[in-house]
Amino acid sequence: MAPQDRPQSFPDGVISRLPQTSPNDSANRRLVENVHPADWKPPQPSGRYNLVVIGAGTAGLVAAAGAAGLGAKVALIERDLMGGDCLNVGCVPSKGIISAARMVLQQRRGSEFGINTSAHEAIDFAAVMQRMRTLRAEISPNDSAERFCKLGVDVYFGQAQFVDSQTVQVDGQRLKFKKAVIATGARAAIPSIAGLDRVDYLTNESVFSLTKLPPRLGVVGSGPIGCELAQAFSLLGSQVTLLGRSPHVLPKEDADASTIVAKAMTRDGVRIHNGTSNLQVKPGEAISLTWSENEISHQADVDQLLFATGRRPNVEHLNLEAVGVHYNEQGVQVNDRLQTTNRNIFAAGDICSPYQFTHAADFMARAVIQNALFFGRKRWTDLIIPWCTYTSPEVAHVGLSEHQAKEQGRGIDTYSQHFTENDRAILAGETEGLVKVHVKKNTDKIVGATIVAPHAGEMISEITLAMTHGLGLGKIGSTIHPYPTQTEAIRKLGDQYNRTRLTPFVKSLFERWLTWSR
Ligand SMILES: Cc1cc2nc3c(=O)[nH]c(=O)nc-3n(C[C@H](O)[C@H](O)[C@H](O)COP(=O)(O)OP(=O)(O)OC[C@H]3O[C@@H](n4cnc5c(N)ncnc54)[C@H](O)[C@@H]3O)c2cc1C
Ligand SMILES: NC(=O)c1ccc[n+]([C@@H]2O[C@H](COP(=O)([O-])OP(=O)(O)OC[C@H]3O[C@@H](n4cnc5c(N)ncnc54)[C@H](O)[C@@H]3O)[C@@H](O)[C@H]2O)c1
Repeated sequence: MAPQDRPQSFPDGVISRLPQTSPNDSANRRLVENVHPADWKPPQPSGRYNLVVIGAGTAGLVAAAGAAGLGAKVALIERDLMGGDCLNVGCVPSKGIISAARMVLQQRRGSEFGINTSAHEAIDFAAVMQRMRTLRAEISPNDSAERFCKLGVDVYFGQAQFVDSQTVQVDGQRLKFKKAVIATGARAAIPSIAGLDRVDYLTNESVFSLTKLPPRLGVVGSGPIGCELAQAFSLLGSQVTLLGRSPHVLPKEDADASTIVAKAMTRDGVRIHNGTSNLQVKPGEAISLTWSENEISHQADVDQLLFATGRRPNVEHLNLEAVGVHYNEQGVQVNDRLQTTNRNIFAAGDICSPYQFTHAADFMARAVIQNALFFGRKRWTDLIIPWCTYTSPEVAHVGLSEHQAKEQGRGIDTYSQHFTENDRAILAGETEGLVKVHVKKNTDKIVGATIVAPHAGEMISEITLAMTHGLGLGKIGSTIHPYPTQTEAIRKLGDQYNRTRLTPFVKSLFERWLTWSR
């Protein structure tokens, strides 16, 4: 059921119609009590709000909490579950499952370290999912209606719709606003595929409700969702077939980085097919997939099929036409200050961003608070936004990639090191991976970096900090890092840069000085 078609209230005994709240266990009931309490009494709107926020995912929550904290009168409207994709059907449940999958990986490699364990037989998929649901419920008070109420935010549940440029309607109530924020996020985009209307398939909204491991899982799409979940399910025991359209997995990353990840995924059992086209599905006892690859026809039977083929913005039923807010397939159009084509209405997060990440939604929302309420001039395009895909190894990136630099004709010097040269990585058996940093040609100004490593997501922040605050690679080289750590690899790139400054002329000066002072 498309989100906009879902019922807004639930009959007795049903905690929610949302697929992500199945199964009806104590963890999911706790989650729903926090993020969509059945007995919620909405406030009676009185007077005009400084800010009405539509959508209580990361962008909406940050905008509402931040504005209320600064003294604004704020309303927050959510039609499904507060916390949005990240808490309910995105980052949180996926990383919960990935953590379990990494345990399997560690156990499988035990004998390399002289520790013999058996991995496969011991996997209890139902328990893995229950752990994830319990942890998700544990995290959910942060995003709860009660917490936001305590922060001074008026929380409403229901489908929000603009009436005019000063009014939003929700569940029969009309809220007046000075400024509004559209933070309605995105949902899974499903390509049109022959036979799909006759097959039950999974998306990120339903996959985290599984309680039984699909023996054979087909995953369509080899972006971050496809790769993270394909590898995790494979490690948990599914036979996974991954069908990607691009020539390599994680097409937004440089080919050398994604090649390392593809090799690890293959090692972990994922059958990767790149450059696929003409996918067709046929229902039956199993779901039959056929596709073309290098002009050859292929076939595989799977028990469940997961679509991870990108996102579609939630622009429907908001009545955006009535308020002159322009949108297209990519979402709501905004200027550099996150203002839509209606000057009183702003947008933040996945609904308007090419960077669909929780931390990007967070920082866009912070910019909106300044720009909408305090005449701020914060440009969201100035944000330096890193990201990390949580495969094993992880791939983290910030700024320009090599192929972007080439496309944009920007001269760069690249410094790189493989983890085969890093003592800590060697000792931990984690040598698959690399770190590369790009600097503006003939300078140490960092313009981008990619790290492939088990904890690349933790490591990239050193580079993001340097880029955000204008610290050059030379400065990283002169910063003491503890030995042995994997971040030392970044420091060594600083050394590499500093050595380039030792030109033959400078070296000859040093030699003359040393000879003279002997
Ligand atoms: C499987 C998966 C894994 C991910 N993993 C990561 C990760 O590890 N790290 C990371 O940074 N990002 C990750 N992401 C991306 C991240 O979840 C999103 O970028 C983030 O949730 C965007 O936040 P948002 O507030 O813009 O939108 P959302 O979280 O989508 O929130 C929008 C909210 O608006 C509500 N809404 C929509 N229309 C209306 C309406 N008309 N009225 C009222 N309410 C409405 C929706 O119900 C929803 O709750 C992942 C995404 C997925 C799907
Ligand atoms: N770790 C993270 O930060 C993280 C994790 C998961 C998701 N996300 C966010 O969620 C967004 C959505 O993730 P995603 O992986 O769905 O999107 P994506 O757009 O990054 O990747 C989708 C992939 O599916 C492919 N595809 C589309 N139609 C296809 C078809 N018919 N057959 C085969 N392949 C097809 C596309 O070519 C593309 O490579 C990401 O852009 C990312 O911003 C982030």
